[in-house]
Amino acid sequence: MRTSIATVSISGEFPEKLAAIARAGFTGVEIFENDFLTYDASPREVAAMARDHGLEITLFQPFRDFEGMPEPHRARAFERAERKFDIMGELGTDLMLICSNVSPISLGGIDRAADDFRELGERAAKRGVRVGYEALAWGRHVNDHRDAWEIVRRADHAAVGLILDSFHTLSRKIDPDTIRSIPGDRIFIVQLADAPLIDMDLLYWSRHFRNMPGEGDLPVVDFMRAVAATGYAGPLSLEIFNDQFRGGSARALAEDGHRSLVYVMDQVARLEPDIRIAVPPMPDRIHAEGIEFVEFAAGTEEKVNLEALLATLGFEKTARHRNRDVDLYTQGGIRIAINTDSSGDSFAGASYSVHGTNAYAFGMRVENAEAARERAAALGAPVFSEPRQPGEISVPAIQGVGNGVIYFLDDAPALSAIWQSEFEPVVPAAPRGNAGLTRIDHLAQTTRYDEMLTWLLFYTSIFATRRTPMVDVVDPGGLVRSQAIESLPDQRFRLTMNGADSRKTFAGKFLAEGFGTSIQHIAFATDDIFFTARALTALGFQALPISRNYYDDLEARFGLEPAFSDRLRAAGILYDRDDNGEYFQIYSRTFGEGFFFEVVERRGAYGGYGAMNAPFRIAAQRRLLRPEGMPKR
Ligand SMILES: O=C(O)c1ccc(O)c(O)c1
Ligand SMILES: [Mg+2]
Repeated sequence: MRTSIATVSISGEFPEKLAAIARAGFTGVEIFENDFLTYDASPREVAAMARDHGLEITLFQPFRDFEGMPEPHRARAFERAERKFDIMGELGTDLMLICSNVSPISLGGIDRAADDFRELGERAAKRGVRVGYEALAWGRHVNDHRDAWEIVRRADHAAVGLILDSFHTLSRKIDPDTIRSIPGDRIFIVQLADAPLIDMDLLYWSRHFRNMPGEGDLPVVDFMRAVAATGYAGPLSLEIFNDQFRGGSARALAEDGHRSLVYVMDQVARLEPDIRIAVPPMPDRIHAEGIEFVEFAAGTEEKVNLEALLATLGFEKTARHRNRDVDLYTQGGIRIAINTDSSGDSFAGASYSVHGTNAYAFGMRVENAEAARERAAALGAPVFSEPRQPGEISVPAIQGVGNGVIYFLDDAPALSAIWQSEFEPVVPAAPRGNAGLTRIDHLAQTTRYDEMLTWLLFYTSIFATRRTPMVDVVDPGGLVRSQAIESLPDQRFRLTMNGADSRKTFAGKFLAEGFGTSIQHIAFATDDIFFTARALTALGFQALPISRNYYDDLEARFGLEPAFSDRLRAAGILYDRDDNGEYFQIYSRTFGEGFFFEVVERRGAYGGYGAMNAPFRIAAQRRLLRPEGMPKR
């Protein structure tokens, strides 16, 4: 599979871009003319730099306002093209992109444009180069790939071909299946980009909001299926204009880009088995069946506090690791591990020294743990392992958000034995009764807003999941954007990603003070929130105090019976409802630098996460954060 990316797609100076592109695994690069005009190097030097990185220059672009010009502009356009052919010779690339004319003085007419291209094809062939024609979605006369193809067809010259760009086709809602009838060898290169669905001017949308395939809402897979069906076997090139990416990390963007191409092509290859593009084989998207455990790295003093908090949530210490300083706390189907191993060579110890006490790892239940690791690795996720002692089980794992670890567990005896073989049961001194918590409903991970797309792509490309629409959560310190990832078809795995822009928000503060640790809260499920609320009180649990205003508003919003809202208020329960069911939430107070637990009950098929309640939760958490001496309530 030949992969390429336009230099405009990522941040940095020219050398940094090329290094990041090569490092991420691309085989080629599109040179965007402006990128190298503003960089002080000759085309030959740029060619040498690309060669040094092992990168083929797949395309030189863009050449604007060529076809259908009246004289004398027409003659000048040909002269300009000849000058660009000189540069191409020095760059060592044989393909130039010509985008459809946007000039108000350009004359329409399919045959006029075809005649211009035939003549240009003649000139290009003499120079040993080729030209490809791309319909810009906002082109003056040509803004549809079908018209561009008709012009290329009528130009009827071997050095003139078509360039397809998913954004231009899909932004105009042109049926991508119209591509299927184009001969694959007449398509000179394919550019891919996705974008979030926003109703705005096409040019503005294209120049500022494109993102990597799989990060947006356009049917890029359908587009690419149609391209694959033509027999096209050339490079797949990303061309992403995005304001946020221009200031992002070149390395991370290049990695996301490469992952997005591999992910798209994996889907395409499964749906179009006859394609001529060689797609790396890997297991299909992994069904995430739930969260088997969460592990904290902790210092010995904080462990005491965390243990105490877990005890008020009804957890009992039930086992201890045979070789390591790891204790296991359980309730229902939930396992929480606390790792205080501070030896220099343990990852938990290293995580503690960087982030302080934090939930640095979780275990995901899957059908085949080895397949999960294999797919993740094929998509560029870092595989994780650490030295094991004799007799310890090596659990397949990768690293994800905030360098945290994701372990994969399945039912095969080799892995499922881990809790029995590595842990020694501990008999609780005096069993105190649990709180009815059954499983982990979801994890909430916090990240910087500009990393959100990275991590959404990470999860959705490796696992069979969907993204819910993004919601804005208003924090007095700024906006936090939140989006959930849910396993298909059954939502047994749920995770919310929260993107914080500012360290003044509660989430941003957690991120800053935890030096980038990601799991900010763990939500446990109960089947009976009122039973759980009573049990928690008996266990000495202190719920996050929620303002009276909240309950008054709730009553009005949903038309609740006063007796019912009184029950909610007395127990510190938050409430939400959608068309399919109801949602009940209890929050703990915060632990450390903004970590907390949540207990939820979903009734019926409620699908959300109580986003309406988040501002009230944040306000309550902030009140508790006020420095000593300030009024707390
Ligand atoms: O926005 C543009 O002008 C532009 C230029 C070249 C392209 O390939 C493209 O897709 C858009
Ligand atoms: Mg393009």
